Amino acid sequence: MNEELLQLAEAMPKAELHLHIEGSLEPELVFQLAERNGVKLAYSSVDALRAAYAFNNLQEFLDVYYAGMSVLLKEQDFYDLTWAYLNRVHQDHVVHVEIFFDPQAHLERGIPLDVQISGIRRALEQGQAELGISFRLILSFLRHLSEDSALETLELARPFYDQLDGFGLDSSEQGHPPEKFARVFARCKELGFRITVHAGEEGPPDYVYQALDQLQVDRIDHGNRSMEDEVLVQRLVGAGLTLTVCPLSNLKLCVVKDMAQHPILSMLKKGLKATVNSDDPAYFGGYVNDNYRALIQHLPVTRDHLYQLARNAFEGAWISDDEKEAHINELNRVFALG
Ligand SMILES: Nc1ncnc2[nH]cnc12
Ligand SMILES: [Zn+2]
Repeated sequence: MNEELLQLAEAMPKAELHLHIEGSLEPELVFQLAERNGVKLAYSSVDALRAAYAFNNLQEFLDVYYAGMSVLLKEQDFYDLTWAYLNRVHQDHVVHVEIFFDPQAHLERGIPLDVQISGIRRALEQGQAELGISFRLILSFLRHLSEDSALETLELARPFYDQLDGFGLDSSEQGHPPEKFARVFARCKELGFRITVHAGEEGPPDYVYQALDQLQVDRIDHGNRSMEDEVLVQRLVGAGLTLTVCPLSNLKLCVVKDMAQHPILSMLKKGLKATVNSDDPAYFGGYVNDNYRALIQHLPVTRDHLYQLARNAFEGAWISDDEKEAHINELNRVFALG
């Protein structure tokens, strides 16, 4: 394996644009929070829990993911979760994060929105002050629930609009197309928010078309199956739309058979603005640098690919042009040295 490339991937400044904060809940923290909150777990040890992280598809993962959240009850729990993630990615030279949270999964368990947002944001603000990691917070709707539930959640979030930067759509994709949420996202747009939705992870290219045509998305999360439709690829290229690709997630959820078949380099070759992200790092075997490492190990990644992937993330981030330029200058500096 190419040690030089690995070192460069590790050292380069990075933005992470596709991260579910609940998916960064490591088994050790599950047990710690379960004990603190008196929650009974179905697993006898950290190892037993980790052993359950074997999935054949998205739904098998989601069942474990929603069960894992049962330990998140208090503001401090959401803070601890987010703070652990930020400290972890600080080691990976991540300098900007745009993270999702799934409020409906917590509201269903009786956890108020202000508890969730306040804990997550307290850690994000501390991360900005102490670790120099800037952030955006994205409220993600659960697509297996109804559009009315999403609309209610959007209304419930009204007092917190100034603490949110955008809206997303995640959970079980097949059978829950973007068009199901057309009214919700039209409202989000009216309110002036940016939008990014999971599309083409397991769902067909048509779901990506719907995200573009019916939701007017600003980014696509995953987007892998766009590669099946050349017209769609050209449209995404023409629009310069960022794809937040998640290699280890794709492997663990059997979206790709093995890493050597991952489409990310073909995406770059076609001019798609692909980026590298961890999705749910506690469940999929690694954080951002682990994703880069897996790509370098199994695909003919070059220095130019690394640069393009890192640059795409800064360009696709929901930050000002001046901020993008500052990050890209720093990226250039690291590449000139390395
Ligand atoms: N990879 C993923 N796809 C859809 N919903 C998710 N929620 C958390 N991770 C997800
Ligand atoms: Zn995701």
